[in-house]
Amino acid sequence: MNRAEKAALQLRAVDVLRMLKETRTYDELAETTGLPAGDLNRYVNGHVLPGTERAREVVEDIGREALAAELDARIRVDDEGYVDNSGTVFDQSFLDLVAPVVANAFEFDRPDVVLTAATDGITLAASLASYYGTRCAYAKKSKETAVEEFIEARQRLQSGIELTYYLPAAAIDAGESVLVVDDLIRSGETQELLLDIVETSEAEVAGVFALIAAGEDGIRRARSRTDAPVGSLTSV
Ligand SMILES: O=P(O)(O)OC[C@H]1O[C@H](OP(=O)(O)OP(=O)(O)O)[C@H](O)[C@@H]1O
Ligand SMILES: Nc1ncnc2[nH]cnc12
Repeated sequence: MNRAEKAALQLRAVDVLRMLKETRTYDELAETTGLPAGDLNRYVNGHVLPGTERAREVVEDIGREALAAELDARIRVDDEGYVDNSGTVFDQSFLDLVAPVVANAFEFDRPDVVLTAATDGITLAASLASYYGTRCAYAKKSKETAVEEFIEARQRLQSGIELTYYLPAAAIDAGESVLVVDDLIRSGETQELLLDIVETSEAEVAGVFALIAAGEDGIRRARSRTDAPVGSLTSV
């Protein structure tokens, strides 16, 4: 890790601690993190930065657990098992905190492009692309005007309806590494279409990530398509 990466990790750890501190006293934060309350006070107030190892622990372990709990608190599941995740996907600041935690916890190779499906995956993809300093691309259910060439992925869904996603062909180059993300994965059909797009582009899959897995089917399906890491922050 070079000096800039070390500093970035330390600052990310402070962001996570500040988020946790919003709803906790220092004693409670000490209990959540296992770190001394006096140290936490100095980190949160910006007087001292946590050391690299401590920062890593905060971001990868404590951060992942805390953000998963925060995500659970923000989603609502209706009587039929459908998820209302607008409390999450409309909150770019929350997603900006999620991105580094996810990137560090899941060990994805650093992608060239973060790819999602319009609409609800876009804000998460934007946060992850911003974290990695890479491009963000989203496939849409309709063709964007004035674009000449598209990559198309079509599938007949379990419901019998045919679904087609279109991505401007220039969005991904052959040989690039693509992280496929979405807010939610249930059947895995949407992720599969995105993986088809990556394949058609002759690009590589860096990983598959969803904030929420509704059941196991989608994650299993994505795993059957790639050896890259596949995961979600929480499941319902
Ligand atoms: O794993 P699956 O069964 O494919 O379901 C997951 C997909 O469903 C939702 O999108 P939706 O099609 O509702 O479009 P939206 O993002 O525009 O709401 C969600 O944002 C995922 O993209
Ligand atoms: N909001 C949602 N909850 C559960 N499954 C879904 N499949 C597509 N959208 C969904």
